This record gives sequence, structure tokens and C-alpha cells, in this order.
Amino acid sequence: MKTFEGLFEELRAKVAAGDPQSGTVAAVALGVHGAGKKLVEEAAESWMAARHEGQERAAEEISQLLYWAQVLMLATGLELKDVYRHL
Ligand SMILES: N=c1c2ncn([C@@H]3O[C@H](COP(=O)(O)OP(=O)(O)OP(=O)(O)O)[C@@H](O)[C@H]3O)c2ncn1[C@@H]1O[C@H](COP(=O)(O)O)[C@@H](O)[C@H]1O
Repeated sequence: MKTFEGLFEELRAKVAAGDPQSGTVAAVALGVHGAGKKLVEEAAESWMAARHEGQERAAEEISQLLYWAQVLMLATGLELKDVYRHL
């Protein structure tokens, strides 16, 4: 099963390589503004799914929320350790 750290390493490598098939490369290219908008959208969808759509849908939306948090980190130039030191 994929982990938060494993996904971040996968995305970081794709961005570093500029993989043309990668949606993440395109998402990071949108910059902080675009990634931030998607993060807020996924937060709202997570909230609605948890409130109205049950555990499975909530888990799906929260996985997208985590993905977009990582995209925002990459667009901002942050590494995991930069975030973890605030936990
Ligand atoms: N985990 C994710 C992931 N989660 C979310 N997303 C993107 O975020 C979008 C979600 O936005 P939307 O809410 O508009 O999606 P939706 O299809 O309408 O779905 P709902 O939210 O309505 O359920 C998806 O369509 C994907 O583009 C993701 N894109 C990629 N990944 C993983 O990231 C890795 C690299 O992917 P690529 O860069 O595409 O190679 C792979 O392991 C992927 O599985």
C-alpha cells in the first residue's frame, strides 16, 4: 500500500524528471495559486463526503486532499522535513 512518504518521493521524482505523461508535472507547473485552489476544493469535497457520503467516499476524497497537499509542497519548493518539523 502506498504511503505519504512513498507518494511524495514518486511525485518529487516525476517533477525532477519533467515526465511529460505526468499530471503532477502539469499540476506543479500551474504554480502555488493553482495547486492551492485544488487543495481547498479537495478539502471541501472531503468535508462533504465525510458529512454525507460515508466512509469510503470520505477516504477517497481525503486521499486526493493529501495528494494536493503534496502538489502544493512541490510547487512551493518544500520537502517533507520542512513540514514534519512543525508536527
Ligand atoms: N493520488 C493521486 C491523485 N489524487 C488526486 N489526483 C488528481 O486530482 C484530481 C482530482 O480532482 P477532481 O476532484 O476534479 O477529480 P474528479 O475526477 O472529479 O473526482 P471527484 O473528486 O469528483 O471524486 C484527479 O483527477 C487527479 O488528476 C491525483 N493524481 C495522481 N495521483 C497519484 O500520483 C502519482 C503520479 O501521478 P501522475 O503524475 O499523474 O503520473 C500516481 O501514483 C497517482 O496515482
